[in-house]
Amino acid sequence: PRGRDREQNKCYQAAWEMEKGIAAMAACYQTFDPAAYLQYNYTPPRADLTRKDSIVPWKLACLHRAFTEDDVSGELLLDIGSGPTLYQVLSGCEVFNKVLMTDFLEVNRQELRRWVQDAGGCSLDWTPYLQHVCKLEGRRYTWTEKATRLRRVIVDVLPIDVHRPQPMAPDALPAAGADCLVSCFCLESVSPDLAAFTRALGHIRKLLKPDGHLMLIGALGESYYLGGPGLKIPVVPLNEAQVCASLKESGFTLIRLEVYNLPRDMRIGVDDVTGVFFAKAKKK
Ligand SMILES: Nc1ncnc2c1ncn2[C@@H]1O[C@@H](CSCCNC[C@@H]2Cc3ccc([N+](=O)[O-])cc3CN2)[C@@H](O)[C@H]1O
Repeated sequence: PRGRDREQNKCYQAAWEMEKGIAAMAACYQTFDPAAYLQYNYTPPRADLTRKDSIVPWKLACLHRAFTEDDVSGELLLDIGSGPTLYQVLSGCEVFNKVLMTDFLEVNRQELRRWVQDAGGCSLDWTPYLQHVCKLEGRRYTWTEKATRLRRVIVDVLPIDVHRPQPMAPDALPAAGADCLVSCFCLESVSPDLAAFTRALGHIRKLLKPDGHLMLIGALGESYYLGGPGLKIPVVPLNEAQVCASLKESGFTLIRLEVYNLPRDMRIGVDDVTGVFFAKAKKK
């Protein structure tokens, strides 16, 4: 019996450590500053749309290509951990006629709602992003037409917690799940360790219909980032092999992995990212 108690105790200890790590991450996010975060990552040099080797144009090109391939189709695109950003759905909004944005924090959901409701007071002007994606799409319509479409197709901005086996409210999605998932820079920066990252992938996989696609962007080699002035948020550092292994282990088939290595002048002290990955994967 003692052996069994020791086993149960070890299992309990592991569960307790996991919960503690997740709670610690949630505590870090209580003072997340959307405006500062946008300033750090979504203005030049990282978002210099005139520079081919800037990070944001690379991300927008990956998303444009992935969403315009003919294996991607359906009704509902779900963005996991949207944060206060919109760039990640600028291509997808032309393929799906419903987009659901989600985030853990009300401050981020409010930031997104302000843009959707065109109520003014947004922390960042997304015009250059809209114009850039219109160019990628062959200027079939003006950026204002794209903005109008995006405001129409974003049907809601909902709470999410990727550490819960059921990350969203039960009635948030159709029974079959979303037709496609997109998630950018979220999982690795909300997970205390690699196991939690992989588990979170398994949780969001359940929100996706069978054969649906996951477009996943994330940071490589990142151990922290600034979520606001002086707010260092820990990140689980990933390499390409770990990303591929976690996708496989959590029930995805990898279709393509692309990697961007940060040039020196993109390392501006807001994090210690060495690279960015883009993965297009399919629910097995
Ligand atoms: N439990 C949770 N479930 C879901 N979402 C959650 C949860 N907890 C927090 N969140 C939510 O997830 C968060 C998403 S923002 C996370 C920032 N990721 C790291 C940052 C991003 C970035 C951007 C651009 C570039 N670059 O090179 O161009 C590099 C980097 C690397 N640094 C935040 O919205 C939070 O509110």
